[in-house]
Amino acid sequence: MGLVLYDTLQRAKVDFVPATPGHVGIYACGPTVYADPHLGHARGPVVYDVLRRYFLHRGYKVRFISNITDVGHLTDDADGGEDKIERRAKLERLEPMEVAEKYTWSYFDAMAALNVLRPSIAPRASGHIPEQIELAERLLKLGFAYERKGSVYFRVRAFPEYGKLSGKRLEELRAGARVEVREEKEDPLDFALWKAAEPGHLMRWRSPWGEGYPGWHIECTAMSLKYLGEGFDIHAGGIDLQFPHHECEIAQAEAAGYRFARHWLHHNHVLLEGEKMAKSTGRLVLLHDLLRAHEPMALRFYLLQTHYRSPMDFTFTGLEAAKRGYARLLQAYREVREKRRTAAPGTTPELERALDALERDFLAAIEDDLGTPEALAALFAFLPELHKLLPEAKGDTLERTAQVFHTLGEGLLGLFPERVLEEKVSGPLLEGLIALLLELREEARRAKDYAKGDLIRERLKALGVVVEDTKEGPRWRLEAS
Ligand SMILES: Nc1ncnc2c1ncn2[C@@H]1O[C@H](COP(=O)(O)OP(=O)(O)OP(=O)(O)O)[C@@H](O)[C@H]1O
Ligand SMILES: [Zn+2]
Repeated sequence: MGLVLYDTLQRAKVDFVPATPGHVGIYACGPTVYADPHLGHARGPVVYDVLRRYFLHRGYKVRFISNITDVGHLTDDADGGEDKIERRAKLERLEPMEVAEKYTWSYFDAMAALNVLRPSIAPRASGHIPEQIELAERLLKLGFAYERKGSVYFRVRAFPEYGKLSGKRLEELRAGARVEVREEKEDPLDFALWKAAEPGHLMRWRSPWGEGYPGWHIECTAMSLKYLGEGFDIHAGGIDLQFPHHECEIAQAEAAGYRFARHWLHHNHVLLEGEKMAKSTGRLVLLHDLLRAHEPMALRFYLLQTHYRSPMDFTFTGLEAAKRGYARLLQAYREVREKRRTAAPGTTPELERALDALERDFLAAIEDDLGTPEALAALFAFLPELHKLLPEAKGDTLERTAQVFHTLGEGLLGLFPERVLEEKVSGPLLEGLIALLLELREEARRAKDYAKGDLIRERLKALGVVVEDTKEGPRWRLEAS
């Protein structure tokens, strides 16, 4: 069986067939970098990372593009309000590009902690102004756009297929559209490809229409076509982007005469108390706070426990349960790795059969529209069998078991990076252990067992921990090496 994906454009699950055999091109809309990322921002990247890992597992060459929006995204998500980056720059008294840089790295760091593979390219909108101008010029020449006072708008009426992705009808949209004061547009549905910069607007570039900045939608059309070419395989993003962002992307590309994305994937939202987690509303849990307090892989596991097309309500209770689930899997994997060192060579047929079933069920789940909850369920279903057979299991089968854990758990789900497999003793634990030894030493001295007290001090010294007795009690420091 091959991969089946739910394509928003076709409103059905479809067989995935790449445009070029052996290659896959994916474009996933990235964040607007004006604040630290929240948990919602991790969902798309983690899900599409599994998609990418699946293709890698199947031997495809994957080009994965995820943009950084550092210009053009206005506060009302349409053509009004302030630029989100610029508003933040004024608040923080920074250059707009300082804001973008700061939060781009905040985002990248969080993604690295979550074991998300780095995009092949993470193009910035501000680095692709000429490409966006060129596309706007082409649309003007073809009659799909018009200029008004230095701004360029897309003429939605000229593109009858507008609405085909989101299933919205033009007439309904028009009836509900807000007509702005000083409206420059021919039609309230028209959207900006380029905006004239008002006096005082910081982010501005020269264009054939005067100084200005690009609209939000045009960056993704320009950059996806530049790096993935016409008719690329998959375009992905959150469901909030279906309309207007992705609808506009399609209109811009196809009106300009380019074949655009062949498949559209949309992930549902992470919610907080029933509503979308979002920067603009402040209803959020920051990723960095979660990553500091919890094992990042447990957080990744938590995100993968819900199917990407279902909403996911974040709760701390849910996260705690996910931590326990993840710990069970990790512990089983560690035990297998430990046991295989000492096991006698040979195979254990019963365990081999359980592994066959696991691999089959796991891959079937992933291939059915990225069924990560079912894939995790297949791993859990394997555990009782594993625990039963582990004590007597033979080396060759254990070697395969470790390999299967690695391939499915890390290769495909990205849940077991080397870091979590090493049982290293780190800072807080070490300090706790030294404190415990010093307490035992004090106890020995109080019981006048000076020999034991000295022994503890000598042994610590041999390890490079110097203990000094002061009036306030014993203190320790590391010997300078
Ligand atoms: N709560 C969420 N759950 C899942 N995905 C989300 C969530 N919020 C944003 N995203 C996705 O993250 C990406 C970046 O979105 P963006 O930077 O516009 O974030 P945002 O928090 O929605 O911002 P704002 O609240 O200002 O609209 C998009 O693909 C968007 O769909
Ligand atoms: Zn986009």
